[in-house]
Amino acid sequence: MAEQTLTRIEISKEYLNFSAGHFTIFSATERENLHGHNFHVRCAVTAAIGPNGLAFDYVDLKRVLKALCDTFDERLLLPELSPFLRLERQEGQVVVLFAEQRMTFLERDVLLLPIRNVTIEELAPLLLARLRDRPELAGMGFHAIELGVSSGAGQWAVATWESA
Ligand SMILES: Nc1nc2c(c(=O)[nH]1)N=C([C@H](O)[C@H](O)COP(=O)(O)OP(=O)(O)OP(=O)(O)O)CN2
Repeated sequence: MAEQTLTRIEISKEYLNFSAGHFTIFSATERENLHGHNFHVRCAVTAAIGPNGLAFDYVDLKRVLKALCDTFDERLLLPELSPFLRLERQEGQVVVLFAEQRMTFLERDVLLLPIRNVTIEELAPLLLARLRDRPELAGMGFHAIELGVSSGAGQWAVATWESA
């Protein structure tokens, strides 16, 4: 098999962001107040450079990353797998029970996520898994993917995947 030259293409665009509400849960009784961030997403893909000097069209990757960001934008993000939170859907509303507190939101304003806490270290692997599930990127022969999520300048969590 001809020797492959690998490259690592990094995508870090200002428009790869989503504005979302959340609160970080620290224990069964301690959490932050509800607030929001402008979260940012960045991605790096390792792939082989083809015979015509192209690894893959990174425009396809940027489109998928933007679409993923858009699904989280302008929502209150709630963790479905938190050991300390109970979520109930009632007549078009989502009821959030934490310790002795009860919060109610309209379903249209919230996004329930299969994670344990709305932290950057939980959001990064979730977004990476959803990126890998996207059919637009199937068959692109990626060797590795790194996906970072930031809740503010200078603080990132990065999730990684490598092909077997
Ligand atoms: N390990 C983690 N710790 C914390 C997370 C997290 O995702 N993972 N998140 C938070 C909260 O989101 C908190 O609201 C972050 O606040 P802060 O760091 O102050 O965000 P800023 O962008 O305002 O940062 P500045 O340094 O103040 O500019 C807490 N912990």
